[in-house]
Amino acid sequence: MSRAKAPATFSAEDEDYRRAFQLTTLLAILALVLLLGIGTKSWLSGHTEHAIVLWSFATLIAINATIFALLRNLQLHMLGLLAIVVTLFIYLFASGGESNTGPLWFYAFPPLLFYLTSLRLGVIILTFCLVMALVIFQWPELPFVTTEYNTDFKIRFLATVTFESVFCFILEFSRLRVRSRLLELAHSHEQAARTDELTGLPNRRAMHQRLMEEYSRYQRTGHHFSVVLIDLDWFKRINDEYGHDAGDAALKQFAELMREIVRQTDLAARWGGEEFLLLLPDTSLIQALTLAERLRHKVAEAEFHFRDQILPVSISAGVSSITQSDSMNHLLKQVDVQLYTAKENGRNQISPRVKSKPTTTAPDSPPDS
Ligand SMILES: Nc1nc2c(ncn2[C@@H]2O[C@H](COP(=O)(O)OP(=O)(O)OP(=O)(O)O)[C@@H](O)[C@H]2O)c(=O)[nH]1
Repeated sequence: MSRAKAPATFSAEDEDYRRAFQLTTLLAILALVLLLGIGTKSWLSGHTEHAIVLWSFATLIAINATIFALLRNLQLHMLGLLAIVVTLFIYLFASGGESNTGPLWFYAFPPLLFYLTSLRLGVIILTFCLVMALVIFQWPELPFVTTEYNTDFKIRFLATVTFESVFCFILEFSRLRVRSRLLELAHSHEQAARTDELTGLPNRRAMHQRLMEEYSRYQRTGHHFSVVLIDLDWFKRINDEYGHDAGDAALKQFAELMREIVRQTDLAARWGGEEFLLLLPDTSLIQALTLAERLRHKVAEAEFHFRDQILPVSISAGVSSITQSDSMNHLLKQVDVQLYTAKENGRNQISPRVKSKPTTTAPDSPPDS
C-alpha cells in the first residue's frame, strides 16, 4: 500500500498574514525612498525646513520597521506605519508640501488603507483625515497651518477624495464578500472530499491523513495507537438476497453503531466497500481487542432492519497495534492479515482471539435467509 500524502491544508489566515506582511513592507520601503528622495530634492531647492520634516518622517518609518524586526508584531508595525502616514498627510495638508501639491499624495491612501485594515478602521481613519483636511482648508489661520488653497482646489480635492473613498469601500466590501463565499465553498468541497457520502463517516483519504499524523505523533512522542479493520460478513449475499438498497441501509446502520461505541478522540472511517477502519489513539492492543469485541457483540445483538425485513449482519475484524509494527504500511498489512484470519476462522469474530469466546459464531457458509 502506498503512503498517503497529506493534502496541503488551505489556511486563509496564513495567506492573509503573508500578503499583509508583503504589502506593509513594500509600503514602508516605498515611503522611505520617496521621503528621502523628495526631502533631498527640497533640500537642494533651498526648502530646508520641509526637507528636515520629510527626513524626520523617514526616520520614524525606519524606527517603526526596526521595532517590527525586533518584536515581529505585524499588527503593531501596521498601526505604527498608519499613524506616521496619517500625521504626514496632515503635515502635507497644513504645509502644502512642494508648490501646494502635497495633498495630492492622499489619493494613494484609501485603497491601501482598506486593504491593510478592516473596513470599519478604514472608514474611521479616512473620516479623520478628511475632517482634518476640511479644518485646515477652512481655517488657514490656525497656528500649524502655513499655506492656503484656492476654493476650486478645496472643493474638487474633497469631492474627488470622498468619491474615491466611497468607491474603494464598495470595492473592498465586495472583495471581502466574494472571498468569504469562496472560503465557504472551499471548506464545503474539502469536507465533501473527505467524507463518505453513504455513511457520513470520514473516507479512506481522511483516514490516511489521520493515520500519518498519528504515526508522526507516535514517532515524536511515543504515544501509541491501535487500529481495527472491520468487514461485514457475507455482504455480497445481503446485496443479492435483499437488494443493494438493503446493503446500503446495513452499512448506514453499522456506521451509526460504530459512532456510538468510539470515543471522541478515536476515528471511525469507511475504508472502502463494506470495510471500515477504526483508529484508536493511546490504546493498547488489549484495549483495542476489547473494544472490537464489544462492537462485534453489539452488531450480533442488534437488529438490522430494512423495510419489514431483518438483515443477517455480523462482522469480522482484525486488530493491531503500532507497538508491534515497524511502519504504517506494516501496521496496515498486519491488520489486514488479522482480518483475513478472522474470516478464515469462521467470521463473526475478532483476530487475534481474546480469551473469552465470541457470543455466536457465524457458520462457515453464507447464512440462509
Ligand atoms: N449495497 C452496497 N454494497 C456494497 C457497497 N460497497 C461494496 N458493496 C458490496 O459488498 C460486497 C462485498 O462482497 P465480498 O467482497 O465478496 O465479501 P462478502 O460477501 O462480504 O464476504 P466476506 O467478506 O468473505 O465475508 C460486494 O458485493 C460489493 O458489491 C455499497 O456501498 N453498498
